[in-house]
Amino acid sequence: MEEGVRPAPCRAKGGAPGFKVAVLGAAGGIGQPLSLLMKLNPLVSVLHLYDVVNTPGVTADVSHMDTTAVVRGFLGPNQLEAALTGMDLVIIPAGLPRKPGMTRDDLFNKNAGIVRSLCEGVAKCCPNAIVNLISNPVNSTVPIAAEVFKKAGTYDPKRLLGVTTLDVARANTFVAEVLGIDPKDVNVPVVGGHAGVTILPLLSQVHPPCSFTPDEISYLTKRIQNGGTEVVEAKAGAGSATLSMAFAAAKFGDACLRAMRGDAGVVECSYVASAVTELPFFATKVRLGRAGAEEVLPLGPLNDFERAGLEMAKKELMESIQKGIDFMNK
Ligand SMILES: NC(=O)C1=CN([C@@H]2O[C@H](COP(=O)(O)OP(=O)(O)OC[C@H]3O[C@@H](n4cnc5c(N)ncnc54)[C@H](O)[C@@H]3O)[C@@H](O)[C@H]2O)C=CC1
Ligand SMILES: O=C([O-])CC(=O)C(=O)O
Repeated sequence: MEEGVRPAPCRAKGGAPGFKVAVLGAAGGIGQPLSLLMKLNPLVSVLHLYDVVNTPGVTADVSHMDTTAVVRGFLGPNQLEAALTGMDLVIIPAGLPRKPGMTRDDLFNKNAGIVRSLCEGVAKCCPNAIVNLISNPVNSTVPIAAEVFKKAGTYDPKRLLGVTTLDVARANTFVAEVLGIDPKDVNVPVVGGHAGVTILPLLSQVHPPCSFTPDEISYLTKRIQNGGTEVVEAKAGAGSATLSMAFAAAKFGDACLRAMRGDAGVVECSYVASAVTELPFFATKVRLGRAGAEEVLPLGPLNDFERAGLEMAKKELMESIQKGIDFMNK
């Protein structure tokens, strides 16, 4: 018979310097590879993995990687508070993914309640943590989280960030393919929100500066806006983007940690409380600092095509934001 795991007779080790990070939804399609990537991050000293299923297995597995972060697992609502206490950064990919034929908004009824209860835990146990919210529909879940924090008296708009990094990753990939260059050399700002027409790539502001034909603009805009649906359809019922999303979330989480450490010039697109438009939440480039989204950067000059796209995006976004706020105030 195999021997069970006994506590190691280990010598006390001083706490490694670094940040304490929790992943909520750590056993999921995004959560597992994201946990692996955060365990690889040298800025992480403690990694808490929380889910309502399967965290013991994921934790045992990830904890055998010989990198610095100490990994601990937490299972079910009774362990949520322990999972969150003392955390500096909380990354939330908990919730249902889409199946073919669904919109992100179709996830609202299931995921709104999940995000609310997890954010209530954050407000109680680590009110100063920076939150990276991935659960869809992001256009509504970020307003829900803001309302939870307002009710708890802990709301700081700088610390609540909706993760739209995958839109930027896709935009960089597809633009690089058209231009025939390496995606790592491309930076496409993607603004608005994270669903359909609210995903607005600013192809007039691509770095390095370049121009596109009308056909290229039409192809790229549609492909970037439909990137999530492209994966949902290819997976044919087995879920939505998980690996590219884990990569994007790890990249965004790393940017937050570098900024929290004090690095200057960390700029990423994110869906945050914003005065850039008349809407209360909007994704643009933000400058990250020790306190989170320290500066929300302006849209920059838009061309006629982008201005028309912005109007469409704002109309849909307003409804999604209001739906989130109403959910918390019914
Ligand atoms: N922001 C973005 O760009 C993207 C967002 N997403 C969204 O991320 C979410 C997760 O996607 P997947 O990982 O593929 O789904 P999944 O179903 O594979 O994993 C979700 C995990 O959340 C857990 N969970 C459910 N309720 C929970 C609760 N109350 N507390 C903690 N954990 C809970 C489940 O047990 C599961 O392990 C979905 O809502 C999806 O739409 C997905 C891709 C991109
Ligand atoms: O499309 C989905 O449902 C998941 C998602 O948000 C994305 O891949 O961008």
